[in-house]
Amino acid sequence: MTEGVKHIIAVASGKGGVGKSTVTANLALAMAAQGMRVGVLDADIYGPSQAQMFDVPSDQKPKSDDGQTFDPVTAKGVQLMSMAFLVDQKTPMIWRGPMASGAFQQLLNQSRWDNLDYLFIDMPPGTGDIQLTMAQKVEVSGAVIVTTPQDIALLDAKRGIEMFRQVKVPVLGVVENMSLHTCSQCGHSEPIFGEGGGERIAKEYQTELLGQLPLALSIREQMDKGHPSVEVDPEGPVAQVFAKIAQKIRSEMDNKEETSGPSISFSD
Ligand SMILES: Nc1ncnc2c1ncn2[C@@H]1O[C@H](COP(=O)(O)OP(=O)(O)OP(=O)(O)O)[C@@H](O)[C@H]1O
Repeated sequence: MTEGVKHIIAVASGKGGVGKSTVTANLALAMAAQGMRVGVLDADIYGPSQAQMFDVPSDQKPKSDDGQTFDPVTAKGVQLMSMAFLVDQKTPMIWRGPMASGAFQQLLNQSRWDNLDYLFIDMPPGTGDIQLTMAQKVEVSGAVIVTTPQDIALLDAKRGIEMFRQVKVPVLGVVENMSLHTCSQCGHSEPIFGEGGGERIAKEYQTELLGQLPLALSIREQMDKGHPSVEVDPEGPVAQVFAKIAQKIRSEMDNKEETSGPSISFSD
């Protein structure tokens, strides 16, 4: 097990741009608001965005006293490590598989996580070799799959679920993002990307629809400014969805702890 961390939760999506990083940041803050000690590891090598979402100044980097380990950056009460801390933001990241998983392991294991209940990993989008290796390298307690409701995203989300099953990581459920759009002018709501997709996929794979989030201008605007919705409006409808998802994950992990009992493990 990664030192200093109780539960590792991977947040993944089969397809890019569905809001995986947005969900990770808000979920982490919702979990922290429930009194949990929370960390975020931004492993999205193609577009690490957590530092921006947590409003970390670009010159702030994790400190290392011994040249071997790093102290994560603390922002909004959350311990944060990111691939972006290792490389220049403007450098295009062309990673080969072994390089990416090496850097990922280094970030995970050489970080001095301070007594975390939950560490959320913002995974790179997709289900290729890099994602598979990452999922295998870490003792992930559960995975959350983020999808939008349209067919193409759902197809990719299915691949995501199958990937985690292949490496024996329990899929905790699906978060359907950008479900319904409510016009900020007239208040009319419509399902731009279709309806019922998250529900269908959850049923098909005997997992849970953890929550549905609207497609809302405010979510995008708040995020771009480095202030996720859960921080800006902690009692609002979006924050409530995240609070429920956090609750569900916690009770799932509590159950797991109760049923697993004492175990003996051997390692070399
Ligand atoms: N529910 C939402 N309503 C409106 N905008 C959203 C919503 N969710 C995410 N966005 C916006 O969509 C864009 C993509 O979101 P985000 O970066 O979280 O996606 P991602 O799946 O992590 O993408 P990537 O593939 O780059 O990792 C961002 O500008 C974000 O603010």
